Amino acid sequence: MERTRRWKQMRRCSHLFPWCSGHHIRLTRERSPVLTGWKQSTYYYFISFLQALDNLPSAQSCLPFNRSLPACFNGFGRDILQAMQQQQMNAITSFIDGSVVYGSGPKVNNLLRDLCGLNGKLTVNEHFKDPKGRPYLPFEESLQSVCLHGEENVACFRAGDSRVNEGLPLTSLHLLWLRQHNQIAETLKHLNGHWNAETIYEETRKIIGALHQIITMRDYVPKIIGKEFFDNYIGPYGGYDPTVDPSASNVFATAAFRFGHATISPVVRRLNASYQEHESFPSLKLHETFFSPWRIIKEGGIDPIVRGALGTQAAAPHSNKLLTDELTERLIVLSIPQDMDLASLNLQRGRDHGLPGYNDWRDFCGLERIRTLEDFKQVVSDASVAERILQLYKHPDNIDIWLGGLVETFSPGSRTGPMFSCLIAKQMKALRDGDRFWWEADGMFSQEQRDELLKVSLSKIICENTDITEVPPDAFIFGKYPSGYVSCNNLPAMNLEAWREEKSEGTWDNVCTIGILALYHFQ
Ligand code: HEM
Repeated sequence: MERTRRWKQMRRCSHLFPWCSGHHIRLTRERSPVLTGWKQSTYYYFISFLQALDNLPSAQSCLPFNRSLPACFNGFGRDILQAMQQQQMNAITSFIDGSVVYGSGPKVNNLLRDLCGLNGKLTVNEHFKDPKGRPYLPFEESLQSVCLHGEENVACFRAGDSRVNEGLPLTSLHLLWLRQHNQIAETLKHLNGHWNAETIYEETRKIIGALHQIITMRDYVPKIIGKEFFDNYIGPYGGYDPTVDPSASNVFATAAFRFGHATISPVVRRLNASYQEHESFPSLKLHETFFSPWRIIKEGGIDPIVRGALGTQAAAPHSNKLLTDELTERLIVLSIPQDMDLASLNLQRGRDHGLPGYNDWRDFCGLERIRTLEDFKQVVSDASVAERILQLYKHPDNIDIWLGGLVETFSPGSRTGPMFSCLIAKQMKALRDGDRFWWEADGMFSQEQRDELLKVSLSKIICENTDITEVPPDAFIFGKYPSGYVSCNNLPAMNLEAWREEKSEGTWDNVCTIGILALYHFQ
């Protein structure tokens, strides 16, 4: 296996990183997943640093690997064992709150907002618009852009998440949400002429956050983990629970949610209005879409890409090829000047973070440990894959969690095996129940507003922000055009009248005047 060869090379290279000894990984592996896998605080600062191996003689035989920056050692004197453990940090919030649109902190947020327009909108691209005059994402103002057009560096798009330029479908989703924000902000301004820019922005952001939560939890997660797991592990909403830790668990980010890498197709299809291969902009190999935002501007906007995403089935992992070669042979990662291998990165990231092995996580989820090849064959759909993995790892306890989870047979009606379903479900429940701004939490929205929010679907958002006129009613269910496709006009839309607010005494203007009078009074 190419992947295994690569991974072994990574290990051989590890003497180049004095802080990356196998010792640390062995130490943490002996600990319980409960202690090492689930983190304590809400925000971590995850920064990776570049290990440029290119200038070393052995560069050709190595894949560069940026270790996740360890958190500072600050627990000395309290819990020495905890403090001795290397932990990683995140750069972004774990909450499902639309931060991909707005950023996870004030610095990015201020860059994204249109603060001059006084209209509560997000800033848009000043140089280009799509063929129908719809806006594009603004450009990053960086002198050293990582986006390429041939050999030439070109501008990258800016959004709330720095990965926005990784691939064209991802960039298109970012753009859909930007347009949706600006559209809602415009309607709210019209409905509530007395609202100032800040109120319009915050109310719009609150709506966009709620829509992210609804689409993720109602439309997406049940299809990934299956209805049974959803009902058993997540269940109906029971209100905000302040005892729940909503931070992203290490195992979720480093392994379980990376199940998605096996759903990526080697081709990004671009389709015309009849959902056929686009005459002018043919489909692209996946690697041709990495960090290539110029293709959106120069090659027909996002509509062909969005149609391609709707009209193409997600890849299903094949036992002999879990990930497409486009990801294992042609991956581009920020600032690394060579083709990368996502499978190797995932395996090595799990070790970098000291994740316990596959069997420990099965234990954690209440699933039987794998003790023999026969046990393993029971949970893996292809017996020969089970054999090859055990030959390679020698003992079931050694199997890396990402690989073990990926080869498990899917649970009924799901896209993941039982262990990944369990880990994803636990994380999603924590993100919902531990979020005091969850859209269904007390005081967040009126009943009338909730009813309107529930009408929205990803398909409708696509309809409202592109020139696409026919869509599958549920964007997460594949349908071969025209079977099952509906006209955009037939999909329900949110009516923002529910946000109309009568101007009353004590509105912003009055409060301002009162504040100024009070200041005079006390001088
Ligand atoms: C073309 C599509 C994709 C590409 C090129 C891609 C690429 C990457 C890369 C390069 C990393 C960092 C690897 C490392 O150094 O550890 C990563 C991380 C990750 N990916 Fe993907 N990915 C794609 C799609 C997906 C999908 C569809 C999902 C889930 C549904 C997903 C989930 C994740 C997660 C959870 C992480 C870890 C993020 C973190 O810890 O902050 N990815 N991906």
